[in-house]
Amino acid sequence: MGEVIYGKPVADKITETVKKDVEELKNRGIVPKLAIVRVGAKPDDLAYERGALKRCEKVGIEPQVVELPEDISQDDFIKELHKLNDDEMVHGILVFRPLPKHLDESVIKYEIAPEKDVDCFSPVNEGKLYEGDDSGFSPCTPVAVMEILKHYDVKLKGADVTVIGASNVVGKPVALLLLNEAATPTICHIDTKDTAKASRNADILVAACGVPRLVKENFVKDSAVVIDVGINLDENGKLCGDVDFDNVKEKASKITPVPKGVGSVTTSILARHVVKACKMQTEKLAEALV
Ligand SMILES: Nc1nc(=O)c2c([nH]1)NC[C@@H]1CN(c3ccc(C(=O)N[C@@H](CCC(=O)O)C(=O)O)cc3)C=[N+]21
Repeated sequence: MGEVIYGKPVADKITETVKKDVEELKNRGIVPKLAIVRVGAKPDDLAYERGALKRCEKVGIEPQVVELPEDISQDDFIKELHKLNDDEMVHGILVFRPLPKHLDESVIKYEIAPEKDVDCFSPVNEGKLYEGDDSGFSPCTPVAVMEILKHYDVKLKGADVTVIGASNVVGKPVALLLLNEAATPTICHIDTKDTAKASRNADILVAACGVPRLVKENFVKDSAVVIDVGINLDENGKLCGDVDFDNVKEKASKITPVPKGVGSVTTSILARHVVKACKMQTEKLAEALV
């Protein structure tokens, strides 16, 4: 049986550092604040929100949930975003994605202030990620995957990594981050001819496709490391991943569970990004006053 690798020790370590940073900011009279923008009430958004609110409380970040109606118009959505951009008390903005179909992400993403964009929605931050420029914000979930691999000493240099899923929030950015660490990523998506075959080649398998328990034992090479990014509800309304955990756990050398895996680390990265945004904005303000 493979080792179950939990997110908690990784999240705890990051949380500790972030908490100290928040205390320092508060000593200077600055309270870091995160605005969470949710349209409707999708279960995976709500799971993230619950986790994020708990994490904010642990580290001392002030959260503000902006809940918008499912049928909000694009213009009104953009107005809400601009309000948060202009609010000096707000340092970080997280917009849950994907947005409902009638809201055009390819237009809206230009409207978030890049310096508050803690989850890499803005093309400015996408570009910085592409270039490996760490002055921006990479998306929290892919960074969480990297932190888990680092914490559990998984060798990345030269490793064959298969990523199942090509979304802008997870699949594509995690492949870029892996490439920056000299791994050899392969990205599978809906039109990939044989995802099981590509997956069987992988030393590290990252599942981020949003299909409950898609990854079975025949997707996994002996002793591979399996990272499950999926957050789905199964037919019984229970939280489950993209990996069929019970089916795969014997074959993998290391495997993350859902819940208690990647998700818990994601929220700690989010908190770290809010502090980074807060520091950048307050330093900029201080410079302007000199
Ligand atoms: N722009 C954007 N970026 C995302 O990264 C993103 C998103 N939108 N939309 C929703 C999905 C879902 N997601 C989760 C992250 C953490 C937990 C999390 O903290 N999970 C806890 C359990 C939380 C609970 O159920 O109470 C755990 O796995 O242990 C869950 C879900 C990020 N997503």
